[in-house]
Amino acid sequence: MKHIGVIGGGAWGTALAQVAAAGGPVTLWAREPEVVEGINRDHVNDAFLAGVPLNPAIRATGDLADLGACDAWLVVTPAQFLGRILAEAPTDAKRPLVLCSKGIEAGSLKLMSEVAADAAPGAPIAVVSGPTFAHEVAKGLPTAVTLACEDAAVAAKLADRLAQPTFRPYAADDVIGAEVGGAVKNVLAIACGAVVGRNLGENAKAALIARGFAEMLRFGLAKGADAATLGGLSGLGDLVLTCSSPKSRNMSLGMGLGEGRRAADLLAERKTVAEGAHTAPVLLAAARQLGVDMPITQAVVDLLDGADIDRVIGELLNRPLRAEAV
Ligand SMILES: NC(=O)c1ccc[n+]([C@@H]2O[C@H](COP(=O)([O-])OP(=O)(O)OC[C@H]3O[C@@H](n4cnc5c(N)ncnc54)[C@H](O)[C@@H]3O)[C@@H](O)[C@H]2O)c1
Ligand SMILES: O=P(O)(O)OC[C@H](O)CO
Repeated sequence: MKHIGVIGGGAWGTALAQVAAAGGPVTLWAREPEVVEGINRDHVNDAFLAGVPLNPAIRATGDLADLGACDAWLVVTPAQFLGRILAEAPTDAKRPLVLCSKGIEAGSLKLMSEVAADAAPGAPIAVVSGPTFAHEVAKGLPTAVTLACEDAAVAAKLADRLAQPTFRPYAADDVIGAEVGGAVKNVLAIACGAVVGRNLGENAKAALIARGFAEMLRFGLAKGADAATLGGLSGLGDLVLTCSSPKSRNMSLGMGLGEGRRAADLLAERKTVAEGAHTAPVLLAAARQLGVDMPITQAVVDLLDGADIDRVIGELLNRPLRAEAV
């Protein structure tokens, strides 16, 4: 496994290209011609990853057909576009697709692995997910991720190809667990941001993270995930990161909501993706279908729909008392 294709030239696709380029050839597909030109000519992605010099060996293209000779593809589009872009990508049933987007598809309620299986029938599917702010990874600051694939040999080959001294993949076989963690933590980070933006204090933030993790567990277990995966890098690890810093697009969106600003205005100001805003209503619909109670997710959906912040907080705190068990 030598030549890596990266599908998506946002912050995370570019950061992953930087990681992969340290170990061999990389071709990155980006939607925006200016991103392709910036990477090829100046070795920067000013649109989505400003301030990080990129490895000059990364070759960018605007034509998905140029990724046809790659040995594996990292798929890093926003979750809602993954199916459409994969349908046009030169994938086949032999070479792995490594899904790096975090979300659930609207309408179908499918996880990214289910969307990818429809678009590329038979292709080995892996997931890379964990605490990974793109800027930090691209600058070579250390982190560790879950690399999940049902085929242990494929997971080991991918881990070998992507591992770097500051990027440490841990192999796993629980694809669903790795996906659920990444999708759900974005929604919980919006809730956490709202707590911070409303100045509700550190205790409230910690309580929200713990009860949010209970929601992640409930939903994940109902989807067939392993609890150990949800308690690992792609679940709890990423939840802690994303609820810790306004560098998170999801947490900063929540902070704006906590300050009483309208979701529509906050989202209109952004060029970058806050996946939790797209995932929240889809996650709630998927949870209802499974009969899983997700009050924090419900609160995020209400806030995104324009509900009054103090009313939403009051409703969350005044639900009937219950046992702590998941
Ligand atoms: N940025 C991070 O730190 C980070 C880390 C881990 C995972 N992720 C995940 O990676 C995925 C991509 O996020 P990102 O941060 O790289 O994106 P980004 O916010 O940096 O960039 C936005 C991306 O959306 C694409 N886009 C916009 N409109 C589109 C359309 N109509 N069709 C197709 N693509 C369109 C742009 O081309 C660009 O690649 C998300 O699921 C995100 O949750 C991001
Ligand atoms: O900036 P966010 O909230 O999209 O989070 C980025 C990554 O998912 C963190 O692992």
